[in-house]
Amino acid sequence: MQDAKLLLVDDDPDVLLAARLLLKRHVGAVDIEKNPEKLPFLLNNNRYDAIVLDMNFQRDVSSGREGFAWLDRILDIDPKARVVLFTAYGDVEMAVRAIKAGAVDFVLKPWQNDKFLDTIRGAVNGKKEEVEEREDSQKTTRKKGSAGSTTIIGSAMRPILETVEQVAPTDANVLILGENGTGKDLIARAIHEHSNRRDKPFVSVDVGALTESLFESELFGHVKGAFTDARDDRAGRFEEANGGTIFLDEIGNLTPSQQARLLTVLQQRQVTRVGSNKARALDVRLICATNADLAERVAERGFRQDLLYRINTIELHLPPLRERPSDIGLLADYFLKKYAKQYNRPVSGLSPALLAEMKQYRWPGNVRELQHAVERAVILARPEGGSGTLLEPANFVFRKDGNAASPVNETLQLEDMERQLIQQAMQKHRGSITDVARELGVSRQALYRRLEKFGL
Ligand SMILES: Nc1ncnc2c1ncn2[C@@H]1O[C@H](COP(=O)(O)OP(=O)(O)OP(=O)(O)O)[C@@H](O)[C@H]1O
Repeated sequence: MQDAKLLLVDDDPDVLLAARLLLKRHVGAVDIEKNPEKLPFLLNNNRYDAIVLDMNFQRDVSSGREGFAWLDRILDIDPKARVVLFTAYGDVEMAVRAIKAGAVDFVLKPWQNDKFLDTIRGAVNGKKEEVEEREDSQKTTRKKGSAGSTTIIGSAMRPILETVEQVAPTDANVLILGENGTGKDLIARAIHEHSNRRDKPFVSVDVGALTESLFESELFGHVKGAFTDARDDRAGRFEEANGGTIFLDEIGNLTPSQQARLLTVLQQRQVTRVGSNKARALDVRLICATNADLAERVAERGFRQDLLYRINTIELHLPPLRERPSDIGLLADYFLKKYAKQYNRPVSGLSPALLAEMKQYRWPGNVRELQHAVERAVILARPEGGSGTLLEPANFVFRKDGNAASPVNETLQLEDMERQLIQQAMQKHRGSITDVARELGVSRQALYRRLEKFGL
């Protein structure tokens, strides 16, 4: 590292001095700066191989907000800058967020000298590799990857993908059912990409999140003056999707009047903007998704049967991850490679012990939870002896707060476990039925029934 140049930014002069003392023995030049306001000037007048930036400046002691703002600023000035963050308070969550925001690594204060040096070495070497890569790529024309196409992993997904390929070219309405995080959005996009509409818009709307008053204008548009905030004519999401596909997510959450409005539009195949009386013809492929049991909702009269029949010409059921244990290893491996590359971490695989634990875990958040857990473990993994590291159970936090499922305890009966899960989620979300239902991947009605059953 003797030819490298570093910049250290921290408002604590003692930290700056101690870090400089350590680094000067190994690095060619070390600049120090107390005031982050000087960053733009320093970056415009120097070429640094790495910048070590504190996350917690005195004005805003522990939230790291100021550190994130400076990180953004540095990356605006030099998108290739290699920023290593100092994070204190043992806050690894902040470190994970920082790396997602574009830092290359982090050092926890108080630091251990050898780890600090390793981190700086990694950052500086990464910079060199990047420069070499850039020079190489100037000599050769880079091959374009199949950008934008969705990768769907898992042997249990194969029959679903076969159906996707069969139904995609037809204009049949598709209803995708599955718990949160099972891949409904991914499958909806895959249907669109395999359809003849692939060059036309794919418009995704979380209808469950639309308030009663926004629902109509968002979906069907409005004309100027239709209501107080309607300052201009605006097309709705259906019109935006014309010629292509509209994906209505969380369809199970629609109120009766929203269901009625939607049904009319689907029956007539035309929309009328709020405040207008001119109907516009629609040519839209409809895909809907929900984590609710719609048949059950129909039986309870919470969802219109005629609307269900209109949207479920083809029904796809995505199984929860715990019911496809063979996919857990495949998905974990896929995300591990993806994030190891993205964050430049020398992680080569999962240890057999970790894989066994992962297969026991219930994954209430399904693939999304697995993806985030692997991403976090990769970011936090520390190389052992420089070679590729295997992730171990110790690297893995299933749910940091421990409120959701912990790995399955075989002695627990299924019902006990269900009760425990619901109790934990209720505590975590302070009794919010919507949030708990979402986390556990059940409809609100199903959650109410279980609360009653368990006397919670
Ligand atoms: N089979 C799979 N292969 C690769 N990635 C997957 C797979 N299934 C899901 N994912 C990833 O998991 C995450 C969650 O998937 P997605 O958003 O499609 O789930 P969802 O069922 O629509 O969730 P929600 O009900 O919360 O809207 C996404 O990042 C998606 O890319």
